[in-house]
Amino acid sequence: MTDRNPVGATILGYPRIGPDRELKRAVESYWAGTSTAADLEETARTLRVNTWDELKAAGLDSIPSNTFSYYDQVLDTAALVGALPPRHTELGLSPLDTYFAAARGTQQAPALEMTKWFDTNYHYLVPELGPDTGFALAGSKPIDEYVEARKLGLETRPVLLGPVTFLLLAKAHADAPEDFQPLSLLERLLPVYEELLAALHSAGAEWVQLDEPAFVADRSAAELAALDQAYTRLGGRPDRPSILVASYFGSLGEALGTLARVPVEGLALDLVTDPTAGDAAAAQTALRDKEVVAGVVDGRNIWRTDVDTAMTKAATLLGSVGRLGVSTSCSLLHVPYDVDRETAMPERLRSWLAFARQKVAEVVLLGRALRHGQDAASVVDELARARAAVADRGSASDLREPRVRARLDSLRPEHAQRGDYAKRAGEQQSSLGLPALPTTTIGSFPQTDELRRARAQHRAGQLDTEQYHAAMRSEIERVIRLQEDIGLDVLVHGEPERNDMVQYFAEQLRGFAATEHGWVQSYGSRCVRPPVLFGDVSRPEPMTVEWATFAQSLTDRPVKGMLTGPVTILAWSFVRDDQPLADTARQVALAIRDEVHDLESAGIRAIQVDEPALRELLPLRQSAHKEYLSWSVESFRLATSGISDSTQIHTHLCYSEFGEILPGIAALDADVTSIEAARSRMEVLSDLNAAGFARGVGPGVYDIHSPRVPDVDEISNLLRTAVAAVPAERVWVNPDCGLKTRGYAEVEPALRNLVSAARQVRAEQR
Ligand SMILES: CN1c2c(nc(N)[nH]c2=O)NC[C@@H]1CNc1ccc(C(=O)N[C@@H](CCC(=O)N[C@@H](CCC(=O)N[C@@H](CCC(=O)O)C(=O)O)C(=O)O)C(=O)O)cc1
Ligand SMILES: N[C@@H](CCS)C(=O)O
Ligand SMILES: [Zn+2]
Repeated sequence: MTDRNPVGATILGYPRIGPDRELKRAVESYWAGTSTAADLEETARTLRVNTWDELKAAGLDSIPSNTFSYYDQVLDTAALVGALPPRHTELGLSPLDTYFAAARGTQQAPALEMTKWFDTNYHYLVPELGPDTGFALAGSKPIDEYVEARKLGLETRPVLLGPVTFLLLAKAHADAPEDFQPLSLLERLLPVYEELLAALHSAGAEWVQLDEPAFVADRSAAELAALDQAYTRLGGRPDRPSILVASYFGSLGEALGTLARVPVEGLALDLVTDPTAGDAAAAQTALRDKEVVAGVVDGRNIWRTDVDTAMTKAATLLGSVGRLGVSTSCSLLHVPYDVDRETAMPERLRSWLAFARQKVAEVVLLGRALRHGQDAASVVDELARARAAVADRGSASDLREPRVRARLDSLRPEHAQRGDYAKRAGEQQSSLGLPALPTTTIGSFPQTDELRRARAQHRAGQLDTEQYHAAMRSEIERVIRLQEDIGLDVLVHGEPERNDMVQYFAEQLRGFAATEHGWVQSYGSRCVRPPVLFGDVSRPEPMTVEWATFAQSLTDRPVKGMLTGPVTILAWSFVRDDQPLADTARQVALAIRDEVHDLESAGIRAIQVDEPALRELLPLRQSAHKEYLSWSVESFRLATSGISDSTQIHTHLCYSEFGEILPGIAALDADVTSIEAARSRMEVLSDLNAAGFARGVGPGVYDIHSPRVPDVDEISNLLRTAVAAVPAERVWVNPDCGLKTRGYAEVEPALRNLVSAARQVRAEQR
């Protein structure tokens, strides 16, 4: 196996949703039946071609392909290796519709489970495998996209999810024996990868990138042996492209030795997340005849790269590895397209930032500087500009607010503690007077086109603030009346005024800046615009009190105040990197604490502080868990303490496997925790019990990611499972998550069924 060109300056992946979310619009229009598959394919093709053109013009040495996806790259892989569940493949649909059925579910066939992609805010679909799963090459997407680019005169490097990470991300399907491990299918899967590599080779591909990010987390000896086995076998084939194994989101630890030894030609390392990763690689003698691609430009944050630090990190590998390439630390999927479009942002702040397009330019610059020297005419001016921007940010004095700092310094442990739970529970029951198995929702009701349009018109000045507020009040009233009619016990105002549960708060907090075009894919066609947390955080004035008190004024039933917690605000923002995350978390916590206090003073008796990202920020390595859980739990408690025992604090968690943070969830000390559970069949309840959790819990009884309406029996059966695991007086009844992505046609019957099921099971408890 000989490789023809070095990888050189490259990136591990690029955004695919389109600079103006063209893919989102095309996919949603196809789903709605207002455009054809051919229209969708044409939009997709244009997006791919535009991306390749841009990357070529930027001067990368190696351009990735197969980074496009209609929905998700893990789902693409499951489809490619013929591993979609029979419940989707047997629907008799076209390949594209079968793919979307697995992603979104149908009334007959629930979707695949969706969960967090490592510690990011991207979500992938979890393949379901069992001992009966057979693999076969069932498509040609990577080959087609490689050929598509080649016809345009571009040699690209197809990117594939590696076979071992694919299996490690999969779960056992419902009928698999309890001890079934998807990794046991490796021998069956490898021939499909061999066939794929051979097909790419005969299509002309020189390099292929196989992503194995699962190995930046702690892995067992058996898993490391599987990695060895996979790449010894794939690397041993003569009819294949050169293989670049890519790792990202951390350092490889023990897997580094394995990947250095196996017969592949290149290894991509993240030198941003763990700055010592370069030294570890330099010590591997087996890397002396491989290309190491140094990920020195942060692929997940938006600050301009410190070029001197980046060059120093890359230089640690010079002389120790066969050839040196330079890259982003991970795919640029996690950052927006282009900071130059952010013309409404203060110019000085903008000059400190780099989005995907600017990061590609940084990689090209660093590649040239490493190749030709820092004084070369082709780089000297650009390096100077990069250094000046980083120095300017470092010297900006207005990022620190003395009042915020003084308040943090005055904090004592008692500021993060509430009274005894039994006393709190008694006072809350007197205040709220709820039945057993109380019903509630997670906060948002459908964000209709009308609401979004009203917000867009308000932004554009076509609707003044009073008119916009009147529209929101009328929506709140409608949602309150609907909930009363359905018979829910604890109501919500429905969050119509929120563009997003983080951005909405960031727009009102000091220390944050919003973007206009900074969309990042969160899952499928759904996107978010993470705000930029650049300076000390404080809350100039109440953010939600007006809406919550208006909603409460309409009804005698309790209305929950609805806030986003400090950890989630951090997780879903681009956060300053000039101080420890724990310090930033405390600042955000104090701002939320002020809001909790104001909601309570305004007569709101239950306040939910959502922390869906608590699991997301958990470090991938166990050794860092304790410290993370300590500051994250403390920041939640800081935000939710200092209030009366009779005020009921709720929290909400979703999108995750909670196993490793169960003790942390118990330590939050929330009175009620609503938690995603429908797709994983309530298993979380026994896990919570085992972790010593003994507070109110609302295991989600239906999956809101699917348009499917659950029937009463389905929900009541889940509730029976719940009350078997947890005393009925602690069980709450709610969906898995907020309803903002759904339509009323599904939400209303689903909630009516939820209330009927709760009443049924409530009656059985007497
Ligand atoms: C709970 N989740 C969230 C995560 N991260 C967040 N930051 N926020 C979350 O809620 N991570 C985990 C999960 C992921 N889930 C979701 C669920 C839903 C969405 C979603 O629906 N996103 C919307 C965009 C939301 C938004 O910002 N809306 C704005 C702007 C709306 C808009 O596009 N306006 C149009 C004009 C409209 C018109 O003229 O009619 C425009 O600007 O062009 C708003 O409501 O004002 C999405 O559409 O993808 C994301 C993550
Ligand atoms: N309160 C939010 C939580 C989503 S995780 C909502 O209901 O959309
Ligand atoms: Zn949620």
